Amino acid sequence: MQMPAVELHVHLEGTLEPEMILALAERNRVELPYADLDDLRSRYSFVDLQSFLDLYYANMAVLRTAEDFHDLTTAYLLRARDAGVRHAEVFLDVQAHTGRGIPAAEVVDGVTSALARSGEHGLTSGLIVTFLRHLPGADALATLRELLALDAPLLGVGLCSTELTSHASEFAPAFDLARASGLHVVAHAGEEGPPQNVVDALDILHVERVDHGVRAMEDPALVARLARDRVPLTVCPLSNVRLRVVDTLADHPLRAMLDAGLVVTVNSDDPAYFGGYLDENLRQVAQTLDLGPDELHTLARNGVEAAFVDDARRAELGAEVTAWHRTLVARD
Ligand SMILES: Nc1ncnc2[nH]cnc12
Ligand SMILES: [Zn+2]
Repeated sequence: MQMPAVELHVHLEGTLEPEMILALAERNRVELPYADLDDLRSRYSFVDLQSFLDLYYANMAVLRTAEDFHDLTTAYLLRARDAGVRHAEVFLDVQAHTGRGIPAAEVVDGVTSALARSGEHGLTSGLIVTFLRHLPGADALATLRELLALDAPLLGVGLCSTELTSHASEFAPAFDLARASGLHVVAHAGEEGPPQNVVDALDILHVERVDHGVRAMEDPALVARLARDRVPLTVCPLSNVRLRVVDTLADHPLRAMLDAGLVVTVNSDDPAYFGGYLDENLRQVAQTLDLGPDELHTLARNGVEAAFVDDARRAELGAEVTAWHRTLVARD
């Protein structure tokens, strides 16, 4: 029986499947530098985060209209539902689109009109706008001001892209405004960057969850702090393998993180690029790291605990997880 899951770390643009890239290129008459689908697929081999980001940003050229963003979002919701996802908090790199001349309102309208219909697909959802860390902090602040002026229905803000070229303090004004505006705050940290980036995300940006955070394991004092404060970490196992954060899935620290008492969740990150949606991430980690019903139960409960939902929805999600775990244990 499929685990009822919460997905807290998925970039909508990372759900842009190769077939959809070609279809949108045709619809929008965008010239692509690929001969065909096989040629495009042959580029999906990465040596690090930046080599992935280069392709990921380039492929966004096919996303031009609100309809494109709507279709992308709906396709994700349907795929997520098939993967067992009951609640999804999706990331959107608004600046990657406004930087290409697409108005923020066009992008956000397309995504939010699709998310508003999540219930028809059997799940709940929320939108987290992720600031791009390779751009100046002032751009993040301006983007947030524009989204607030548009009254965009946001759940929160995040921070992504390369961790290596800027300091968290650059983004403090945007994060301060986000928190003052009642938005939730998260940030990618400790993926390619050192444990200190996780500390900075906590101390400077005051994040409620850390995206990835796997390199926190290099710092025992930080692990103890994250466990004590029950700061959720949205871990993305297949992403970590494809971007060479770990050598193989067998080397992934997920089990060690659980054993250390960290509030770990499993997520897909950019599933169209990394070989699988949430169900595939769960299947492969369970098999490779030999996770049993108790560990899977903990992962499912952690997702419910870490979600930005109200008490009623948290109780519903929790009840689904409890019922699923009972069936799982009864079957064993
Ligand atoms: N894994 C990742 N790390 C940082 N930024 C990203 N943007 C999309 N995927 C990302
Ligand atoms: Zn990510």
